[in-house]
Amino acid sequence: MVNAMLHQTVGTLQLLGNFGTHYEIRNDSVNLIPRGFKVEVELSKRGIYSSWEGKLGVIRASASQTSVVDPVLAPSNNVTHEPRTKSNETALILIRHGESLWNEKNLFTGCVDVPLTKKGVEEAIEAGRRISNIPVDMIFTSALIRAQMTAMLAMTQHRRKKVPIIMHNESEQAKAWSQIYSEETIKQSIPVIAAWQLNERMYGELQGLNKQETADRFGKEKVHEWRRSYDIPPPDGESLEMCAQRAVAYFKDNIEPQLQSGKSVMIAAHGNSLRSIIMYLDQLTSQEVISLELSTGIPMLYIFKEDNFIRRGSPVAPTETGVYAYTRGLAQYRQKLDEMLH
Ligand SMILES: O=C(O)[C@@H](CO)OP(=O)(O)O
Repeated sequence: MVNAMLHQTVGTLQLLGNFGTHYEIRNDSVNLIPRGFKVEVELSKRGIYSSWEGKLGVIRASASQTSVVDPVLAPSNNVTHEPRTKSNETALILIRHGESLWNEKNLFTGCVDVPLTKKGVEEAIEAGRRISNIPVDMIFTSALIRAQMTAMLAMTQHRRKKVPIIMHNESEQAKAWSQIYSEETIKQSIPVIAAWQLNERMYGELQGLNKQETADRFGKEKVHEWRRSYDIPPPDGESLEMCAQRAVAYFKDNIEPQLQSGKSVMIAAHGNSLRSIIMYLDQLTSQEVISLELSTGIPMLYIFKEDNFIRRGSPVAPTETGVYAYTRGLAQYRQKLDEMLH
């Protein structure tokens, strides 16, 4: 069964992800995309495509240019008041999860799936206030509950009031059973993709151990080396370098294309998976990343423009204005939100 509408106009193929099975075109092949997103492909030659095969089929077309358009923001859409940033820049927000129950107990956590404390919940809500005027079209989280709680709690504060919805693409049945049957409802949703590649670095045999007791037992220097060196893994665990390999690869393959296609993205993840992504964004050396520390629940803002990441916020300042230097596009988005909501 083909669950997509296919329109042909001169030189353009348009696929509208419809009611649950959705497609993305990259290098001429069709992959899953979050529901509700429209994909347009400019064909390099008129009529070059020949077939549409059902399920996750392949369009045999030579695409000269592709773009993914949020239907709410598409020019053809009747919704004229939707705020948006200038089309040539998108926002990237990184949030380390709020305090977890094991942060509070000072235990090595890694990939153990521990929820937030009450303080962590409050930090996530506060983080949400700080980004409440910044566009979010898509959310990526790790597979761990502390990052997912943080993303969801933060979004309760967003002024645009779209509903974050976790995508369940793990099986055909999960996909089928989580379909939404209203285009309008889809437009008012934000897809949330949970990816294990964004998980905290796996801490091996240190997971569950108390950080202070481990330092007393193995020595402060050894434990510091395990925690903050770039390429020395803790016993049976991942070094930051190993964590970076999977987290940065995921970022490049799955998140950067979304930014390039005009979507603003929020990532809720962990101290070390985010340190490795920041190492890539800020082009830090393996020496420089060692001294990079991230606080829980502080959102960091980047602008993606002309294939560059420009850091717009310091992780330490306590207020929204202290944290972010707004671009003109962000200021306009904020103003439009004001107009829309008052
Ligand atoms: O325990 C962990 O998983 C991490 C993050 O809390 O600890 P560290 O500060 O050593 O990176």
